[in-house]
Amino acid sequence: MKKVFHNVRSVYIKHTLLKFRSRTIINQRFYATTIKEYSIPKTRNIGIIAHIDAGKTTTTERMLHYSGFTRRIGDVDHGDTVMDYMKQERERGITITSAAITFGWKNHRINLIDTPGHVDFTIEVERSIRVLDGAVTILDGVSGVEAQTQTVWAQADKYGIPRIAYVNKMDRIGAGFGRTVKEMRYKLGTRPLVCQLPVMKKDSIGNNIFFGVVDLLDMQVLDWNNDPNGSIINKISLTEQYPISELFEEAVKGRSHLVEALSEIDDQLLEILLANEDPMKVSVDDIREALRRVTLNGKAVPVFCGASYKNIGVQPLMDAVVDFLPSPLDRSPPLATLSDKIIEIPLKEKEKLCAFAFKVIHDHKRGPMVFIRVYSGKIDNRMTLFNTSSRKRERVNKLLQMYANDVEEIPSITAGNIGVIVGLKETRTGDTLIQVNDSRQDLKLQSIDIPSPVFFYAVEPTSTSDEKPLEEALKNMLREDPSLHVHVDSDSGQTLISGMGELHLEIIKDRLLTEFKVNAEMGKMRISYRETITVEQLEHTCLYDRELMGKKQKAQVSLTITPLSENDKGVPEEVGNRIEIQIDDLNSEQVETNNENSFMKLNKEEIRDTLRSGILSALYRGPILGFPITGLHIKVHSLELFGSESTKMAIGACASQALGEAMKNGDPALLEPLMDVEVEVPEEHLGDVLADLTGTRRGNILGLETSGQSIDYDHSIEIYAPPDSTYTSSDEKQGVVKPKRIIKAHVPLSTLLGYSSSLRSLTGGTGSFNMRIHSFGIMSEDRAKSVINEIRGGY
Ligand SMILES: Nc1nc2c(ncn2[C@@H]2O[C@H](COP(=O)(O)OP(=O)(O)OP(=O)(O)O)[C@@H](O)[C@H]2O)c(=O)[nH]1
Repeated sequence: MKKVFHNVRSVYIKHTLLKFRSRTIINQRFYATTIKEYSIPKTRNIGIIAHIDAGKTTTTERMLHYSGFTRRIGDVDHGDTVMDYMKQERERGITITSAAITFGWKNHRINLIDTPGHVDFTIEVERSIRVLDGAVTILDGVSGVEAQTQTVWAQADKYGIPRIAYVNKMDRIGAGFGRTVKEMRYKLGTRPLVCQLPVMKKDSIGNNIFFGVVDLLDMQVLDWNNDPNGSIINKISLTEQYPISELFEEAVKGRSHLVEALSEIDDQLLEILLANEDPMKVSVDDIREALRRVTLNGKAVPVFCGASYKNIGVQPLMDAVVDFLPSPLDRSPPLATLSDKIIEIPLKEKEKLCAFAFKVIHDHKRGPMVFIRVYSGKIDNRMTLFNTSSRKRERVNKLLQMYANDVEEIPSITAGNIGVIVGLKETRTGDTLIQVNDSRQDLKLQSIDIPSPVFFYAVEPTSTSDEKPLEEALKNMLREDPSLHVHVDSDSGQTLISGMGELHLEIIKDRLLTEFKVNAEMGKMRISYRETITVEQLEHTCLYDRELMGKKQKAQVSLTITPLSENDKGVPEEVGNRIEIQIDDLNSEQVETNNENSFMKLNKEEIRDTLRSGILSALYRGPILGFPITGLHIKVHSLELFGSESTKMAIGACASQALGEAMKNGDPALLEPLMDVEVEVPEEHLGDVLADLTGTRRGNILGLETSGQSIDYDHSIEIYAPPDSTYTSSDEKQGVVKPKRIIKAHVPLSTLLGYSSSLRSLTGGTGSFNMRIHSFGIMSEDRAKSVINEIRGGY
């Protein structure tokens, strides 16, 4: 068996090397090193998360190089990175899809996911964080903590993911390590623990050049200056005399602060400090162990720095991943529901299988590739699995280890690991997979929150022969991207594609035309509105009684609809609604249905699913303009069945009709997306920008802050942030950045189209802004009228 596997590998390696000749060169010997089985404690499943352009891909490419994966470093600006492999990513220099890669470092196996920073691709971050055990947050040393960093930080908080931070771009004029550390405290509400200090020196014309860091644990200067490739690190012990006393003093201060801050939150280190009396006498191992404990329990975040583009600082960051981020065993077991009870899934290879599908991509040659995280048990090649969401059996054709766009066949995926299954046709993102003979057939791991789409356009095949390829391409893209929605408008017959933002939909359009080679025309990009009811409660009973193809179809459904309450808001299911099916008193023995001409009994679970799908189909089409319905709690509280006339079809259609009829009686209203907007502007432009936001843009100002100051954090926790000045023999400062004002507001999305160019002209190019969906707000009557007129005027 082993021999066969070896052969497969050598064929694969040959193929890969041929393919990569023109790209970043992958090291041939690499596969032999990563395939090695590492135990679970020596596994790290980590993500790289940050604001757009902070340097996630640049840093990951260095990690791949230093670990031996690539022989040459890939460069975002040259479009030859391993991680950003999609055509659109290379052309635009941005990450669009999260890429997974496995490499070895210091006898550990690192499964890494590089995530996109742009807000339109937030689902990629969400689904990656859902399956990861730890994350590296990269911060831009010049821009500090930016808006999207706050968003991804909150996503990581939601899943309780331990983090380390890396302040990148320390080579750039205006970089401020201390300032960024302070911002982490008040913008992210965390306790940053400074583990390194940046070190600069003067070049021949007097500019400060960042060349390395001081490691505060080892009290060493790490100098990358002599090797442009960054592979050789010159390590110099820091002593009172060498290299300069000022640096030594700051390092002593930094180390003492680190040990004291750790002993405040870690009793074991407190005891060691009390026994040693002097923070400088506490051993490196003791500090390292304490740092690991406080990172794992989320009490603090170790902070490192570097300039990945200049190949400085990456190897110590990789050491920190191994030293401080959790192995799968360090995390609490994930929760799942089983027969409406919450249970834990213990991480053991000998346990029954439980795996989670977190991503599906469509590969033109291999078909759907399902990315999974195995939480317990093991998946073997050729195994048949049971999908508890689709309730279907599916057979594994191949198991793969991902190397960004390249793969290696593997015989199994064991508990604690991430891998890819080829052969599953029905599995979607968020599904749970178990063994076929497992009795826990309704076991479901906590799924992923799918954000609401806010833009859409109509797509028309150019000719009838393009209809099928378009349908096929959309089906594939829908499986890949849960934040993409496709809906056929029953009035106009048009196919409407909705997504997270203008960039998201632009990429979809681009992929349809170039990757799937579909001849289609796209309509104007429009805002995706929503519909809801404005009455407090609605009750409705619907009798479905029809004859279809010579057979009577009959069922009766009663439901209650109420607007979602604050308590319900955490658990919306589909397009922002909560569906509850209360049919416990139903005697399912009486249910018979005609399935493919033979009578069979439907069990309660199947009836629930049928009712749910009926309601879901009606939720996609509101009564005013056919926009999705949102913000409702829909409770089916009775179902009446009429023997064999109550077929599965009758039950689903009745539920759908019941909701449609009820909505019309509920004073329906139109909702529009309201965005959480943060605009950063120099003080002199504040007035103009505020007037513009509150005027025609109908913005509601929530607050004003000055970058570098904030009020909403706990002042009682002191943090050490080294001065932003350099640690050279002179005390000359780097370029000083003037603080800006930050406006926080809720603004309707419809008024923000083209805002970047307006802001540019209002601020002479000095302003920047960020937005993400906050909620859907009810439109005023006048606004609703004008939207209805505009849309009825035609797409
Ligand atoms: N000066 C300098 N530039 C850097 C550094 N790291 C990254 N860059 C540049 O910053 C830009 C963005 O880098 P990326 O690595 O693509 O950033 P990212 O966070 O992966 O971006 P997205 O995935 O699109 O969000 C590129 O032009 C890089 O060359 C650094 O340490 N110093």
